[in-house]
Amino acid sequence: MRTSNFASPQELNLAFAERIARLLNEGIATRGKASLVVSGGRTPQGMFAQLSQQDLDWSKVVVSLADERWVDSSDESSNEKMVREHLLQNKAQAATFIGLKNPAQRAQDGVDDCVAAIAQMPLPIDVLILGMGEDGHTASLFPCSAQISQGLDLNYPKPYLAVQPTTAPHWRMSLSLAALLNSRHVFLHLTGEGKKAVLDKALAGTDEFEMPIRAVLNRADVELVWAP
Ligand SMILES: O=C(O)[C@H](O)[C@@H](O)[C@H](O)[C@H](O)COP(=O)(O)O
Repeated sequence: MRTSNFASPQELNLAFAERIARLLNEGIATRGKASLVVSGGRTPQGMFAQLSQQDLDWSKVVVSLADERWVDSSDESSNEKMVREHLLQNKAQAATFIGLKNPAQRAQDGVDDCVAAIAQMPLPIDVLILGMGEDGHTASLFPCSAQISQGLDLNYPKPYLAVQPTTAPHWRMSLSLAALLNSRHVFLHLTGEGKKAVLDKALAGTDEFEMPIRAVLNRADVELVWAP
């Protein structure tokens, strides 16, 4: 795993945003369009603010989510809400956003509409930004969920699956492991000593069901982007 360490989250946020912009520009120059799939949570918000100001043809960028909480997009827990507030601002307002939350009451019933929506995405994903929870989950591939076997099954037939974590609220919609791996550039964005310790534990072990981030680290050329 390659590593880019920064002295502070602020320094990371600008440098990482510039790096992502360069990669998206490469995708646009090469294929006419580029795709960016991001994670929710708190970690990426400062970087999103920097990325939203980057100078690129955002009208040729399709942005989507690695996972979503199955709540209305006005809910404080919504990743779509967070992405709209922090990333789809400034110059990045011109991007096309593909959200995962649809009118289905249950995440399980919303899978096929998500599958239809991803058809608009340039694949492989040009830039995938993953986070990681203290339990080693990434996207919404939670070790505690009954769906983790499906999520880590490289032959799972759909790119999305509905997941019910037991250690976090809400049903989730998540990209499957296979769908996450269909990416040209995979970044793991972490801040703080606590997350670094969790990553060290993940790197020291092998059980992918115990820490699903291992399944990505074992199969993708992941670049860690970290600041204390
Ligand atoms: O929906 C989510 O919460 C994210 O997609 C999830 O995978 C996140 O990346 C980790 O839980 C880390 O979250 P923090 O950045 O808030 O620690």
